[in-house]
Amino acid sequence: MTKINKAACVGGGVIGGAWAARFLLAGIDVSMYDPHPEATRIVGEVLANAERAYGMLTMAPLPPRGTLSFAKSIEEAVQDADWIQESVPERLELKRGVLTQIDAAASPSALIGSSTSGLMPTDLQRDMKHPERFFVAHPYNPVYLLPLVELVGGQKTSKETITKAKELAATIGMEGVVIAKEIEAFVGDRLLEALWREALWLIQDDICDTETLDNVIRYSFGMRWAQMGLFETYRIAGGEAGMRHFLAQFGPCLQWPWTKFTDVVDLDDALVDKIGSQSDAQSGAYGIRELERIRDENLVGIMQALKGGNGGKGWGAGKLLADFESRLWANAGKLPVDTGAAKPLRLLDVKVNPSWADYNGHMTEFRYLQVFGDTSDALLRLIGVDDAYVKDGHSYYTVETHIRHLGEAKVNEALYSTCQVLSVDEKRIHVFHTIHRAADDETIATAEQMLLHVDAKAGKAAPAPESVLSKVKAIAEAHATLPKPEAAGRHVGQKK
Ligand SMILES: NC(=O)C1=CN([C@@H]2O[C@H](COP(=O)(O)OP(=O)(O)OC[C@H]3O[C@@H](n4cnc5c(N)ncnc54)[C@H](O)[C@@H]3O)[C@@H](O)[C@H]2O)C=CC1
Ligand SMILES: C[N+](C)(C)CC(=O)CC(=O)[O-]
Repeated sequence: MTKINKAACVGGGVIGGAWAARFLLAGIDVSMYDPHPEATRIVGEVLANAERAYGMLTMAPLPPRGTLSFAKSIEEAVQDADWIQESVPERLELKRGVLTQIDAAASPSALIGSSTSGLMPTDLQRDMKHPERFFVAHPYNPVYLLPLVELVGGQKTSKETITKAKELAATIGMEGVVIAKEIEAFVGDRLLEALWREALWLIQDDICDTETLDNVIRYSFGMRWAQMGLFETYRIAGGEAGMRHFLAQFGPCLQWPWTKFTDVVDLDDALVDKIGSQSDAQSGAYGIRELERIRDENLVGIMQALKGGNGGKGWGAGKLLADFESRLWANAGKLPVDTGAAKPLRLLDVKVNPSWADYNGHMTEFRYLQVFGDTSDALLRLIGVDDAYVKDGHSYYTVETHIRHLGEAKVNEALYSTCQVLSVDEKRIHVFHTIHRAADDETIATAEQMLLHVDAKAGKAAPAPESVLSKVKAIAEAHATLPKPEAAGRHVGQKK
């Protein structure tokens, strides 16, 4: 099994719903079982937010969305599933019961993961007949965006199961980090628990309120952690002498009373009320789904920024995003466009990402060029200039662009772009692109571009091979019957 063909989600709350969204958006059919009377609505809302987030996250071609079905029982849900993800409430006896049912009904080759945040896999797999295929697959909220899944085997888990889980996680854009030994709460929640305990004390002792505490995190080390974690960050904090100096300088502080987290705060009614009220004052103006959307926009922005990190090679979660996109491009089927039709080719569908807006509140100008550039890339892939072609040392470079801005593109608006091939010769392709607003087909912008075929190694123009030329010439011939766009050949300042 090199990919997941069908997934089953048992439990469809915050985590199960978001697992389902990740599978579905990776093109995998999902069968869901959750006895909650409103499971369909809840999962539907999570999926809607996930689709919105993916619309902003990537322009790589996502596969057609998988089909979501709701089963009437665990047995029905897990039929034929090759990855089954349990995400029921965090209670050992409940999870054991559910896992026993899954175990009895699942296909022998299915992998069975649990989303547990802290229960030991050995305890969870105790009553299973085939415990070797069971493991903890601990994700982070929102599962559809955050790419980490901690993979933890119990005493009876086979090595092959963990290896397979890691391989399959990569196919849905996740990094499966294998935890060497099982402990309660694994690695991530150990760290979060320490911070959480300390935070509760700081509120209990009136050192700060919830908003101040969150500001301390998000304006400082939260941003550092998102891109370098703890050790790499502290290595830099040690100056030129690095980690050893950092340890020498700040090691002694560990003996000072800088922490209270070994004591457990008493979450009595007064403290719950205090935290609840402060949290309402801080965030109560937003609904949960609204907060989710804000969180998702921010995460998407961070991941996209990290994709450009390390001189464009990608860094951390941004590198994973770049790898995931490479897979999507590699697996992309041919665009469903009729290249022989006498009409401009519809090559790209996008949504205006909130981070694309300028101070006027609409899509900023360089994003138009990005959309036009991506439209040209889509044309190139259509004629065989794909990843392999470029790696082989040849490509088309854009040598001239003229953009006209004719309408506003507002945040979250759906757009699509079309391409009319004006002319072709052995080295050049002359194109006329148009961005339309999807809601009413209104023209938002046009771009005329000249693309030049190059021998990238030699660094100079070179004739394209017949395999490419024949395809683009066929498009150009079909487009020759179209009227030449009125704006083709215009220059800046020219009267209409
Ligand atoms: N919420 C979070 O931030 C995270 C939670 N987790 C873990 O994910 C698991 C689920 O947590 P949440 O989604 O937050 O809880 P939740 O309460 O949002 O969802 C649990 C769902 O399980 C359903 N359920 C209850 N009994 C069931 C049964 N017998 N069969 C099928 N479904 C059943 C409920 O109706 C509910 O929809 C827990 O193990 C939790 O520790 C993991 C990472 C993060
Ligand atoms: C609060 N929590 C322990 C359920 C959190 C997690 O398990 C991971 C996360 O998303 O923070």
